[in-house]
Amino acid sequence: MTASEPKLILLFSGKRKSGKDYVTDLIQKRLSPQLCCILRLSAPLKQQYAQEHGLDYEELLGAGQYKEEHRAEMIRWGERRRQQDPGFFCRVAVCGASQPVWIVSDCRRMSDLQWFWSEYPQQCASVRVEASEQTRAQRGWRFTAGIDDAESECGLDQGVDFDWTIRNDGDVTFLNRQLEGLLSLARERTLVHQCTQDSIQSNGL
Ligand SMILES: Nc1ncnc2c1ncn2[C@@H]1O[C@H](COP(=O)(O)OP(=O)(O)OP(=O)(O)O)[C@@H](O)[C@H]1O
Ligand SMILES: C[C@@](O)(CCOP(=O)(O)O)CC(=O)O
Repeated sequence: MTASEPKLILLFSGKRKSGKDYVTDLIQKRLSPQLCCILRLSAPLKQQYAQEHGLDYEELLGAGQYKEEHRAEMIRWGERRRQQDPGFFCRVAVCGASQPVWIVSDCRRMSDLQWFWSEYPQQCASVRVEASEQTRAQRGWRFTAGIDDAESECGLDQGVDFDWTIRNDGDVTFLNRQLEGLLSLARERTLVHQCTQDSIQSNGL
């Protein structure tokens, strides 16, 4: 069980180098880390994988080449774990999350969305981050068979009616404008939480 029930869960997905981490970091900065945490389904996966294979966990979390060199094997390793228990990484990722807004930055498979929809039917909104292949290539993406044509990258290409779609091709003004709706939704949902925190502070409790 988690420490407290979230008010809003933003389920992010998108192709490699579309900018999921960039966009979710931006939202967290706007909302503050007190109100909003970022949960990565791949974090417990990378942690266990790094431990078992003597790799650098921090490097696997980053956006560099090191992670890409290990991606194909990590995918296979994670898929074996998911076959036994599709919700495994979701359950570990939410453990201890206490903020009212959760951002899940890296949903990849229908089973990821289904787990959250079934555990938190009232709180979820799905968000797709999109960038052109040209933009993604400028950020270091190269098509790799076995990765870019497999479930890890294509599992949510069809069959999801996303609540929000964010284009992230590098225009900051446009990106900020697109985030306004999401930020308003998050602020609305956390209004009660904020008022309670303010009143706790002003009453010196
Ligand atoms: N709007 C943007 N402006 C400037 N740089 C950006 C923007 N979006 C993404 N980037 C940069 O592009 C690179 C890839 O972005 P990011 O790591 O967020 O993508 P991702 O979708 O999380 O990729 P992966 O699936 O490989 O983790 C990073 O170096 C990031 O800083
Ligand atoms: C192994 C894997 O978790 C890597 C994800 O890394 P990232 O979210 O692209 O930083 C992808 C997957 O689970 O299919």
